[in-house]
Amino acid sequence: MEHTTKEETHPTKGILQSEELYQYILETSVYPREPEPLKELRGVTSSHPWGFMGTAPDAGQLMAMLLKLVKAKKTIEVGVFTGYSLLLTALSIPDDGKITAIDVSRKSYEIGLPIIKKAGVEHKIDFIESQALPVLDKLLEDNENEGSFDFAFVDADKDGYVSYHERLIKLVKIGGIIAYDNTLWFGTVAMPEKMVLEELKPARESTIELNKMLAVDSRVMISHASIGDGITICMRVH
Ligand SMILES: C[S@@+](CC[C@H](N)C(=O)[O-])C[C@H]1O[C@@H](n2cnc3c(N)ncnc32)[C@H](O)[C@@H]1O
Repeated sequence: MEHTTKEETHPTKGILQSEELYQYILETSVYPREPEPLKELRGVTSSHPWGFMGTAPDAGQLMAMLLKLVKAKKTIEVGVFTGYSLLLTALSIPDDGKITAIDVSRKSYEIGLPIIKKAGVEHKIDFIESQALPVLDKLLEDNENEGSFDFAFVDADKDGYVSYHERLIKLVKIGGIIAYDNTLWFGTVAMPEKMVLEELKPARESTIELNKMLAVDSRVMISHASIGDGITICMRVH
């Protein structure tokens, strides 16, 4: 038998080998199952100048699965924008579930709000227009909130993630999930600094710092998933 090396017989690992493969995932597994209100919200967001900031629909599908797996009822969202991940969360939790959703600006949320209202899930959302850190600190002032949240999704200012983690680890219950978006930061975390666009450098530094910190944080189990722009899923273990 002809000898072949492992490299010759095994294709490179990793999901995103090509743009065509990504489109294949979206068209085969994601779009056909994407709820109508989310499709509509994605459509409205696509004409926004910052439309690329919306959570990727394939990452959203994973998030919806996680929300169901932990039977999430009480959640936190940091970084709402037009509300794709927020609406997805609202559609995934029970009717008496609650989302504390924080964003420094309400302007983009107003774009998605009519779709959220039409979907009949606005009553699950407590939108707070603020910097995230003081809100998380305020939540911690109430002892009842400690260890009471099932799920948190963080998709905001990258230089805030390390501080958010210290708060969220106390707010989320043992067995609960904290998911951080953009933990590959356009792939720049693995690029030599000199190749990185100037505008991406500050968040690249923060993301590298976060990734190193999470890698050694024994309070959580992690999975650094190469989906969307990278999502690090943390489960609090103690
Ligand atoms: C990438 S977008 C969020 C996208 C959203 N998850 C979605 O699915 O469309 C980031 C959002 O974080 C918000 N943001 C930035 N810094 C923040 C801060 N310090 N506190 C709260 N929100 C912040 C921005 O206003 C922006 O709407």
